[in-house]
Amino acid sequence: MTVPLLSVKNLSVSFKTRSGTVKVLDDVSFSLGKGEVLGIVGESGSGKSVLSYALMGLLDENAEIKADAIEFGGIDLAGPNSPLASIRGRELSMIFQSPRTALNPIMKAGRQIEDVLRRHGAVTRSNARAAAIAALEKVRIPDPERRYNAYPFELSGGMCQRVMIAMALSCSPSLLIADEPTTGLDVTTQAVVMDLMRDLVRETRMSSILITHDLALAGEYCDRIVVMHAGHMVEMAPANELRAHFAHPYTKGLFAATPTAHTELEDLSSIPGSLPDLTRDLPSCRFLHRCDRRQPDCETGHVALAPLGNDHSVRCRHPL
Ligand SMILES: Nc1ncnc2c1ncn2[C@@H]1O[C@H](COP(=O)(O)OP(=O)(O)OP(=O)(O)O)[C@@H](O)[C@H]1O
Repeated sequence: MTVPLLSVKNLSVSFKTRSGTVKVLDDVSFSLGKGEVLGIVGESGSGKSVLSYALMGLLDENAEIKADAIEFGGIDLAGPNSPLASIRGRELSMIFQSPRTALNPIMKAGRQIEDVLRRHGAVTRSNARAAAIAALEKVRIPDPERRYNAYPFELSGGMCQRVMIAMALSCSPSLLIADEPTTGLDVTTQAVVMDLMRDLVRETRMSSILITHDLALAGEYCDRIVVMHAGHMVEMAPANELRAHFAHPYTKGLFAATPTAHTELEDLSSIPGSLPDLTRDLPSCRFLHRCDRRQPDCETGHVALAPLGNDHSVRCRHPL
């Protein structure tokens, strides 16, 4: 990889709650190249959304964030003088789950795009409407002039997500984070939305992070995949390499639980056990109690993410 657009080193996030400190992310480090699409995959509760909110600076006030570095385009986002608030939405943009709830229900779709463009000084009052219509056209919304005047309740779920994409891309960001962008959409619309995002990302050479629980979706649309379990990165590899040579027992379990065009229902298996309680003292390997390859030495010392070769790394003392 040439100079990365984003470089995250030793990021950890915990939340202070009444029932104790929830240690959600620990020792998260990765880089993202220009034009690269990185998938972050893991089951519900593994910390994917917290990671994206941490990068966007959108975590709740009870969050405590520590990082050796979060560098974006050569700018330090982790330090006390972070310019994150001023570049969010312009250089760094995000698409959230459930587009219908993310949009303002009482504002016309086109006006919501105009608002984003004007907030970031990308247009003047007189050309804002034309720019918003052009943004709707870019995300292939038919009859964009008419759709400009539609309220979210008048649009289908897929159409609302396209409006969200139009808003996110309207200021030509360098990095797009898409958090489960197709949740709640039917499979056909899911494919249309994903293909649209892929085309736009390629056209603009924008970097993107796709957050999903769906390993097959990540395999299809991402260059590289990070597998997360209970706030740890347990494996990271190029998508093809991961599919052919997964090394962490959790990744193996995720593949076995992921349907493909050729799997029968009885071929699918679930991963035993559940995520550990993140308020307790945690072992260095947070997968320990669910793992059928566990050995006595897995319980001692620090298990770090270690290189396996081919841009592939794994956090496991006894990889496959
Ligand atoms: N504000 C908060 N206070 C306390 N705990 C939180 C807070 N926000 C998130 N968490 C906890 O962080 C953990 C990770 O949550 P997160 O939403 O990142 O998971 P996820 O992998 O994105 O799951 P999903 O796919 O369901 O969205 C969960 O245990 C969650 O309860």
